[in-house]
Amino acid sequence: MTKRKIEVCFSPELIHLHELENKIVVVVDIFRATSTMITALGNGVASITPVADLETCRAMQSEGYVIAGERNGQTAEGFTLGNSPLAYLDGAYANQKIAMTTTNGTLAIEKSKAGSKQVLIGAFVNLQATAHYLTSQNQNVLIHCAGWKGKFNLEDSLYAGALVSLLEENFEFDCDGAIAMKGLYESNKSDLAGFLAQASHAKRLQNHQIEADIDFCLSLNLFPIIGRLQGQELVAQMIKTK
Ligand SMILES: O=C(O)[C@H](CS(=O)(=O)O)OP(=O)(O)O
Repeated sequence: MTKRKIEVCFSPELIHLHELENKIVVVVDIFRATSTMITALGNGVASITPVADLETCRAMQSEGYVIAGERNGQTAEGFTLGNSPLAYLDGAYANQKIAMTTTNGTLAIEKSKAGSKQVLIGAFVNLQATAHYLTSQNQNVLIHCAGWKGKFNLEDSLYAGALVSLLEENFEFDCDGAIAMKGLYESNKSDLAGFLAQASHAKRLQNHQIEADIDFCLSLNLFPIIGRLQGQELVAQMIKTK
């Protein structure tokens, strides 16, 4: 297999600067949307339909979906679930179809669809499985960080660095963002939680008293699955890494 290319986009506001055609786009929103989605899929939900706005998502309840809605870190009024990965543990929503809208993550997914070969969601909780899958595919990769309301954030960018670090043997990167984040990740990987405690998003979530979510979202390799978009739904695919 020839060496493929990997690059990083730091915000949905910058995605128009990147070519999506024929690439696998990995959307990452560590706090918390993609961490929550992988946890839900890893705990047996049938599918997750990401939805950009609250009203569309709310209306899907009458079609049999469990609706998850979050804005500014809080569960949206009238929604069954917010954006916590912990809500899905122990198969609490196994075999159910979820419709989900969040502040940053679901928008980044929406913006990754046009023209791309495939859209995956990534998180630290399935880092190894995603790296393994991407290594097996003969495709260029774009890591799309959801950021925060259009701005750069530390946790998604650090995940990008972690993924680049795992893929560097088989991928080449002439992208300054990928080089920078690989370096930042490798300097801080021994204490990711300590490093990310200073992240603005972690501080915002601490104000909502959801420290347990932050710790969970920084756990490594809990689920041997990838999350991939199939039509309008995110579904799980098991990955054998050995
Ligand atoms: O629920 C979250 O963690 C965030 C909320 S906010 O960005 O801190 O307002 O949403 P997400 O879409 O997961 O970034």
